[in-house]
Amino acid sequence: MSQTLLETDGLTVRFGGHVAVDAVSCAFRAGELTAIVGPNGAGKTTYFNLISGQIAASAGRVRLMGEDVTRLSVAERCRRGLGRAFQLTNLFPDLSVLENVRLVIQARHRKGFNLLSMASGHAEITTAAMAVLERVRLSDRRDHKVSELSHGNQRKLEVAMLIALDPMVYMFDEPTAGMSVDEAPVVLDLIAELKHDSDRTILLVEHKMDVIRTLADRIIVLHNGALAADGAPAEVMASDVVQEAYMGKALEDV
Ligand SMILES: Nc1ncnc2c1ncn2[C@@H]1O[C@H](COP(=O)(O)OP(=O)(O)OP(=O)(O)O)[C@@H](O)[C@H]1O
Repeated sequence: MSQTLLETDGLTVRFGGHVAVDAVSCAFRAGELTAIVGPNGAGKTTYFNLISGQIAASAGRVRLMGEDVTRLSVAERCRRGLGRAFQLTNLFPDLSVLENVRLVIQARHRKGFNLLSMASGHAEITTAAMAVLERVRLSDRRDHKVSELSHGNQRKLEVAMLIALDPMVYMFDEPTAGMSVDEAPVVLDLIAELKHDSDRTILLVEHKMDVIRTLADRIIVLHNGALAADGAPAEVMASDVVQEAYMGKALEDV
C-alpha cells in the first residue's frame, strides 16, 4: 500500500455546543484522489479548515507525512507541503496574473515574499511561472490584473497558484463552482493531470456527482460532522448513506 501523506486522528471541532466535525479519523495516501461529500452543513469545509489550519481543533490530531502539525499555523503547514487552493481575496488583486504566480514560485524557493523587483530579474522564475500559466491556459492573461479577470479565469488562477506551490497534498474546495460549462473542463483536466504525480494526494470537496465519478479513486462521506462512509466510488455511491443523503432523506441510522 502506498505511503500515507496526511492523516486525521479523532479530529474534532466544537462551536459552542455544536460539534461541526466529530472525531474524524482518516488517512490519505499517495497517488489517490479522495472526494469528500455530504449534505449541506455536514462539516466538509470545516474539516478542510481544520486540516489546513484556518481553524484550531478542539480535539484530535492532524499529521502531515507522519509529523504532528495540529498546532502549526497555515503558513507553516503550507511550507511543509500542504497546499489548499488559494482564496483570491488573500492574494494581490492589483498585481498581474504573472506576478502573483511568480511570487509563489519565489516563496517556494525561499527567496522571500517581498522581492518583486529582484524577481523580475530572475528569468528562471518567470519561465517557471509562464509554464504554469500555459498549463492552465492563462498565458494570454499574464499581464492582466487579478481584479480584472473573469470568475472562470480567477478559478483557473487558483489552480495555477497551487501548481506553482507544488505541494504533497492538494486540497480543492469545489474548484469549478460558478464556472461556465466551457471553462470547467479545463480545471477538471488539470486536476486529472495532477493525479499522474503518483507521489501526491488530492482532496476534493465536491457536490457535482459527475465530477466525482470522473475523478475520484475514493469517496468519504461526512454527515453531521462524522465519517459516515469511506470506500471505492461505486460502492459508496450505491450505499444507503449516499443515496439517502443525496435524496435529502433523514439519516437517523448513521
Ligand atoms: N465558525 C463557525 N461558528 C459556528 N458554527 C459554524 C462555524 N463554521 C461552521 N459552522 C457550522 O458547522 C457546520 C458545518 O459547516 P460546513 O460549512 O463545514 O459544512 P459543509 O459540509 O461544508 O456545507 P456546504 O456543503 O453547505 O458548504 C454547520 O452547521 C455550520 O453552521
